[in-house]
Amino acid sequence: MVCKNPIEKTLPGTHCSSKIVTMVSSDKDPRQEVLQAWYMDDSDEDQRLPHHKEPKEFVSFDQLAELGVLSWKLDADNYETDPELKKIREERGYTYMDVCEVCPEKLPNYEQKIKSFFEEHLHTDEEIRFCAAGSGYFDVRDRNDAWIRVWVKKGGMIILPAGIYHRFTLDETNYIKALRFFVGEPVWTPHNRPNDHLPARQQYLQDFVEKDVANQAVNAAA
Ligand SMILES: CSCCC(=O)/C(O)=C/O
Ligand SMILES: [Fe+2]
Ligand code: NI
Repeated sequence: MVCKNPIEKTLPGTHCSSKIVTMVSSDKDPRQEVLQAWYMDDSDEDQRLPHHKEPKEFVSFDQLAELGVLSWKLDADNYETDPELKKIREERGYTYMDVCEVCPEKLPNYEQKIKSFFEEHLHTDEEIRFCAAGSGYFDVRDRNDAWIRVWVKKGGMIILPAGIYHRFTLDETNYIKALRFFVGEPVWTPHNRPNDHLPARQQYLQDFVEKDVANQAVNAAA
């Protein structure tokens, strides 16, 4: 835990020279402002509603990372010049970028696209999205096949690993402007579930599901 900002407090009933110094922890992850994740309820009400469980069950960034889901908070107002985004692109080899606005006026075949985004699917490559405006929900399956809803708002960047089952929906604001990145020529093809025979799915299971099961077995034996 990183503790910063020591705050001086004067003890009540003492002379002002008697002070205690309290270390106030300021380790709030900046991503919390633009990304939140929680387990979903089972209701088939409007997909654009939050669908929290009762009581709410939030999911941490570490839990997401264990599923291969990576995230950042970046500068949405200056993304063309943002050094952090530049670094991520260089390190991960994202040579392609375009803008995808999801709303009836901007997205051709809007109704059909909205429907297909919400079909459970996987891709054979990473799905990399940076929310430059608006917001939306990326739902991902955990290891037990439960849905985790990841709310991505302006400034939030998310990477879903190749082979993870997921889906996307707008939220109640009905608008997102997402930057899409890719290594080389983009392939957006969704492979709807079930598609477990695909090498990308097998690799995902090896990297993020089987490894975790193996680690748990080692920990249990220790
Ligand atoms: C906000 S980008 C549109 C959703 C999308 O591209 C996708 O692949 C969802 O899984
Ligand atoms: Fe997708
Ligand atoms: Ni997808």
